[in-house]
Amino acid sequence: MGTSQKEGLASSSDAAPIHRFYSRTTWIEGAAEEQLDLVSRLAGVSHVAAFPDLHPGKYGPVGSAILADRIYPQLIGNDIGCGMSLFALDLPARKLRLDKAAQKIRVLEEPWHGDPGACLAADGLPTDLHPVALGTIGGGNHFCELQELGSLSDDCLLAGTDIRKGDLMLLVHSGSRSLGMAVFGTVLESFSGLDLDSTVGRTYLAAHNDAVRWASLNRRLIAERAARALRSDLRLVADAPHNLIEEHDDGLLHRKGAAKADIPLVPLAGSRDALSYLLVPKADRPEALASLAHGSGRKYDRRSMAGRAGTTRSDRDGLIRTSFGGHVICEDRQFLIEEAPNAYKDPNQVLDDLRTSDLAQSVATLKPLLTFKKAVNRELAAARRDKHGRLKDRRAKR
Ligand SMILES: Nc1nc2c(ncn2[C@@H]2O[C@H](COP(=O)(O)O)[C@@H](O)[C@H]2O)c(=O)[nH]1
Ligand SMILES: [Mn+2]
Repeated sequence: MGTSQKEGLASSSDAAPIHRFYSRTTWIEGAAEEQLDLVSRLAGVSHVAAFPDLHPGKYGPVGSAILADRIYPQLIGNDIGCGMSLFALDLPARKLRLDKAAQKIRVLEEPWHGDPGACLAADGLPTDLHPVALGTIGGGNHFCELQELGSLSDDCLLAGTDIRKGDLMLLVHSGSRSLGMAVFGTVLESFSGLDLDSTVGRTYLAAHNDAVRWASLNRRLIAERAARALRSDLRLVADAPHNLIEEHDDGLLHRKGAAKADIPLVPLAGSRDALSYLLVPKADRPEALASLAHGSGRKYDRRSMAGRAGTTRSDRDGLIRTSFGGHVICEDRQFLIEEAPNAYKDPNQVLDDLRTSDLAQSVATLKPLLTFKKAVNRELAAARRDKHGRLKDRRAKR
């Protein structure tokens, strides 16, 4: 947090209570704790909940839920509406040929050629709302992952659902792309928050709400594209956004990297080389602000990953395979390294903390089989190919 954000903070004694849902042994950076403290002293903040995936963010702690009587756009940031949507595929695992599926899912590298106006209208959004990026994943750690559902020791936990052990699933992590960025751009300097009753506050919240719905539609379109490529039908199991503001009776609930948990099922993402989990949230924990951890959380920031993964050729080659025998499709080497599994904390520790805090029960494991990350930047790839070709020619002439 910058100095402009620290202006007007309440003293520590007037700070809002912070509920931490993690143990002493959980990996939490000091910088994230400092951000939590600062957020708890922002004007109008009445309660903060922090989850075990907590880590420092650009403007505030990721892995937290904050109740306030003002709108703090910085706590949400650019990627308004980012979330995880889980879909069950109508495709028997025994029919899956992973190598073929890995080729087919590359359809996500292409722009989407559907009818954006019709899809936007069907979801109650303006037909011209940022059609250009619809159906595409984007960069960072956004992904579309084919997973196999595994049961935990107690099979009957799945009894109330229509998913079963062995089902193939798609977990899509994406947000509102450049739409969210544009919405955030209109209030970039509003560090002291926006009054809900002001024109700027209302205008931001309306645009934010559209971006949240756009992001959810985008995840569905991505999943539909992948399912069609795999020649399967699909059905939605859970749609859990984790970057958003909601108006509640007791205030404005800001979730930054905290999953909306007042829904029946919530995915907890691991990494491309770790299990993810499907959680049933407990309803009777008001201190958790109807929220849960959304993933493992970063252990190392992107910049510090350069020396931690992909340092040798064999290490780099290994980044596109997983210990589950899975494939990773990501043509961008930098992303492969920045998003290497060791950039993340251990999802089992996150799960343990959620269980110990009695916030959620895990009903299934989700084993990664095929992870599609950012598509190749075609111009960059062409430039690289040209350079490579020129180098080869030069060597041949020597
Ligand atoms: N199953 C996978 N999970 C992944 C992958 N890359 C990251 N992750 C997890 O997702 C969350 C997303 O965090 P966010 O703050 O950017 O929304 C992260 O904490 C990881 O646990 C992946 O390839 N597969
Ligand atoms: Mn996200």
